[in-house]
Amino acid sequence: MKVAVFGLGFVGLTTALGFADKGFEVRGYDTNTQRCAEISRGHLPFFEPGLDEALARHIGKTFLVADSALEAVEASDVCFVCVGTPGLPNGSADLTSLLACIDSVSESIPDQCVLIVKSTVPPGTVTEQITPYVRTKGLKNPVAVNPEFLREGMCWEDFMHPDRVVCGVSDDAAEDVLLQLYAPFHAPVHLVEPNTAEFIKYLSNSLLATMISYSNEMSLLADAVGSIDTARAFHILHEDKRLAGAGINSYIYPGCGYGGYCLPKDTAALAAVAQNKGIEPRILNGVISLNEEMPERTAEKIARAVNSKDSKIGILGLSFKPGSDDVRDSPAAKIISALIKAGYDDLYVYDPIATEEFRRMHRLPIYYAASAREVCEACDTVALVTAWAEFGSINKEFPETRFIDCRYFLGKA
Ligand SMILES: NC(=O)C1=CN([C@@H]2O[C@H](COP(=O)(O)OP(=O)(O)OC[C@H]3O[C@@H](n4cnc5c(N)ncnc54)[C@H](O)[C@@H]3O)[C@@H](O)[C@H]2O)C=CC1
Ligand SMILES: O=C(O)[C@H]1O[C@H](OP(=O)(O)OP(=O)(O)OC[C@H]2O[C@@H](n3ccc(=O)[nH]c3=O)[C@H](O)[C@@H]2O)[C@H](O)[C@@H](O)[C@@H]1O
Repeated sequence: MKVAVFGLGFVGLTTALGFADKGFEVRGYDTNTQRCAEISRGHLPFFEPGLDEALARHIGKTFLVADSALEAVEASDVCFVCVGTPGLPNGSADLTSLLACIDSVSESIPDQCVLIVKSTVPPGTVTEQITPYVRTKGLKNPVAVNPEFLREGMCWEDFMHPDRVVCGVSDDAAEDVLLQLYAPFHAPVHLVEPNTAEFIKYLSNSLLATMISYSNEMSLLADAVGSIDTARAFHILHEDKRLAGAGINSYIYPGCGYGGYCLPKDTAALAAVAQNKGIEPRILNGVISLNEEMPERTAEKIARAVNSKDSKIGILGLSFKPGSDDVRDSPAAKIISALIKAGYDDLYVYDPIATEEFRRMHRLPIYYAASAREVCEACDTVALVTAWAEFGSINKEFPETRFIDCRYFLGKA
């Protein structure tokens, strides 16, 4: 089976290499020509463990980067669309890239090729918008939706070992193709209506966001009461036998707000769907507004701990989470901006891998240190904003430094 993949970001490149690894012939295409050139040279455009080796194994063999949409899709049996679906100002998902992608294949897609939306799209999108759009182009191709559940930093591992595969299908052709594609992964494949598939994706991300906001609200409450060891309280909560050992526990834990490319935009998009359907999304609205407040609250907590506005403040961690160099919607950027706005502008920052990406995306007047040690040597107060394991015992190395543990993860000094 010949597979075309449109959009070679975290999801698209992983999907392309994952199917190549299972022996399918894959062609990828991205409108970002620089990204295509980099990938063709065997260079991964972002940090993602395991994906670099997969690229080295398959590039120029079972995986080729096409020079055009036409070259990618011609002769393909299935075409995955993995382009971005960012949030619009009203929270709804922006489908511009997705529709542009369909435009780009409409002249050349083979009649039998199954078009599969892997981008995250709100419930109702494929049935009410994508399929009708495809039909207005005069195309009769089957359309399906196959949401992706991988996490950044774990893209390869999550894609190659899925705990479940969800396929929203409304015809036999799409069903057959998806079953063949996923057979080598030996995971449960759920064939459901497209709306259900889309809904499952949002159930997942909105639940993660809800657990994080719940935990953050509890941490604010604990701070207000005082004399509460918040980290210890949550760890003891996790010992409840209904939670003990569950991976999900790490989301039932406070920090400085969820970030990244997906949780913020997906919660907002789901709330927008509810609003459009006349359902007041009371819980989601609370989850979102608390999350929007967290960076400001965190900056206030840091500011309260320092002596004066002239103090040098250290910030450890810039990526939205450890194990990733993605800085999209990273709480660090918002915390730093809030500190600068409040007049605390002597900031030393460090991240193990995200510094260059952060510098490129956020033009902030801050000093980029070469190590966590340099930050701790220069600053009296250091805030831990991203829970990189290497920061876990830094307080023991610098007993004189005041650490603000915004992720509740430092070992006791
Ligand atoms: N990043 C993640 O961890 C996950 C993302 N998703 C969803 O997958 C989708 C993609 O996300 P990412 O891979 O993170 O985005 P990304 O921003 O890393 O990659 C998207 C790529 O699509 C390309 N593109 C845009 N328009 C195009 C077009 N017309 N034709 C071909 N390429 C085009 C862009 O140049 C970019 O390289 C989104 O809907 C996201 O919500 C789902 C699960 C996990
Ligand atoms: O749709 C998506 O894009 C993806 O969104 C998240 O994946 P990702 O954004 O890579 O990152 P997570 O590891 O879930 O982190 C999201 C936020 O939760 C926070 N988080 C993460 C993990 C954790 O244990 N605890 C925790 O608070 C992170 O700091 C971050 O702000 C979901 O976990 C994936 O299942 C989903 O496919």
